[in-house]
Amino acid sequence: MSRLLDIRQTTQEVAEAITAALGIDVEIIDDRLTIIAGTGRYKEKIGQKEEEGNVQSGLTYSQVLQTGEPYVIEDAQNNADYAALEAELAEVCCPIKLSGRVIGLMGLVAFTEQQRHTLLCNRGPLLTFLERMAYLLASKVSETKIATELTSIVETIRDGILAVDKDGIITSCNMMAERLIGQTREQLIGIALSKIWPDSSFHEVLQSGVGYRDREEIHTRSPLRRGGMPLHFFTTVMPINASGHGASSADHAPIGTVLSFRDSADVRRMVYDLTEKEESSSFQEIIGTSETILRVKEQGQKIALSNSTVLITGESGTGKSLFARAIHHSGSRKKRPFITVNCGAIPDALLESELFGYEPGAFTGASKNGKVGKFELANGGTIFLDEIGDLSLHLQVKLLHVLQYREIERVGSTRSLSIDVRVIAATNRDLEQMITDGEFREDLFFRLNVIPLHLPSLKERQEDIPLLLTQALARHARLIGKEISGFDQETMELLVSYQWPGNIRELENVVEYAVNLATERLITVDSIPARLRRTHSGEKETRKLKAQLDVFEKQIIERVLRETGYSVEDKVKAAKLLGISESTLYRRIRELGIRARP
Ligand SMILES: Nc1ncnc2c1ncn2[C@@H]1O[C@H](COP(=O)(O)OP(=O)(O)OP(=O)(O)O)[C@@H](O)[C@H]1O
Repeated sequence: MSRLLDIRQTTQEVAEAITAALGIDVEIIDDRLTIIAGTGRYKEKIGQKEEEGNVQSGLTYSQVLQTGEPYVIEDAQNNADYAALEAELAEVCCPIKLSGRVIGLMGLVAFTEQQRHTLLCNRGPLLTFLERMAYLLASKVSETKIATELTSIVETIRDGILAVDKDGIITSCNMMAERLIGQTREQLIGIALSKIWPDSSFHEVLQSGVGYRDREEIHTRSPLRRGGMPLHFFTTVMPINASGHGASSADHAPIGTVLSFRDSADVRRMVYDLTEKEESSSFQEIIGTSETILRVKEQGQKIALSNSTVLITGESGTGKSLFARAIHHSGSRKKRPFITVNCGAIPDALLESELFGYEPGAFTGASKNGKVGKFELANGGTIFLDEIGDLSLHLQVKLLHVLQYREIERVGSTRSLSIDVRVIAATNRDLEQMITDGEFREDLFFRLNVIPLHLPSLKERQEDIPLLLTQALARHARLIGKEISGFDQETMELLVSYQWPGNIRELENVVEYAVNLATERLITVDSIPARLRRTHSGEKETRKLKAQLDVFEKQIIERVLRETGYSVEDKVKAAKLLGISESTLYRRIRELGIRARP
């Protein structure tokens, strides 16, 4: 779009001012030869292309647009280079330039001898006058362009922006401010900011001239709270000084302030996206086709649909974290944060502030900006409290409060913040035994155990081991870039019969180890950690000894039966001689395949 068109109104005013001063018709034309403004006989041609009205003049104007040089036609009717319209006697044309580029021109045309006289007698001062007018128009275009660009920047910014004058009255705002505050521009402009944000410190900046950045402001007293929830923003306030610079000046009080603010939930989401994001996971990734694991997966899928607290129990490495993530990512909160806190890995003294956050300067060494806790970060989503059995009794009380009242209190604060967080806790410890031993609060246990989910150990679902082994092998072989097709029979038997005290985590580690060591396409026992091989050969030895004892036992029973005979009474005697009960004798005869008759 032509730039002169943006300031059509001003252009017309300038044309009319020139005509009023000189009594000569004026046309103002943009760089596409469209008449933007005009007086006298040009007024009705506004909006038309110059070529349509005056081909010759159009061509001449085109030259001015190209060269940027003004020209004067003294005798239009007798100028060979200028085919004037019948009535044109003289013309002065001056370019309008912005940053060295011609964006249009002004043409003054004399149709009477008197007008021609005015044009030609004042040629010098007239051209200077026209150049000034052209400069004015160009400045206006430039201003309008900057203002339009600034407005669109301010409107597209993701922060709310408010400008406030020295009396604390809102003078302008952007679209985001309307959205975050929940009021329209018309409602906001003209009111005192302290009316809607009584808890803000912006007035300090008006007095001191010193701004502040990213300060957390919670407007508990704001009349615009939504559903009783305080407005919660991270706000930057900068002074506006008369010089137009934002920096403070000791000599002059600010003439106003600019506030930019962001919703705390957006800040939390951004921090989460940048730092905390966990890999997502779904129930499809949970491997296993045994009835046991299929039942637990089905249970997990149902749990995902609710918002209730879940307590996942199971031995170490059975997939408690995996299930917690799958529950979160299959539920309605999947687009919101999933925050994990390992209660066993953080010293008790730090865990409280990690979970609940702290106020600025709450304790020695605390950051002066305070800190947002994991519960706040998880707001709207899920918090996964792993190793919950390791939580100290002191923090158990605090967690119980959160679960009961759905609100948290930062360390060093007396203010409660409402939160909407789904809690999933997990432990491999026996919480009921811990309750008996006075190590875990019974009331907290009941609050956590709303939906219990127990994960089976690997030895309870031995039939899943081959599948887990094969999938882990494929993954690690791909990662390392080795071509390994499987396990040889002996190794597979060894791995399936192993007890896996560390469950799937141990299984994955063993496979990773084996893939690293393997030199053949099939994994052999040589690539299996020595402790597994030892356990296996120990089991083999045990089996050998048992077999020898069976042979020996069979020989003794057969000898005694040959001596006593095979009738019912004889077997009573034989049991007595052998020092075992009659039922044991009958069972061993059956198990060892001993002849029961002569
Ligand atoms: N059913 C499964 N299918 C595939 N991988 C699994 C399965 N269960 C667990 N895993 C994998 O085993 C490893 C251990 O799982 P996870 O950390 O979830 O166990 P955990 O019970 O939380 O352990 P801990 O009690 O020690 O914290 C992870 O790498 C996980 O991806």
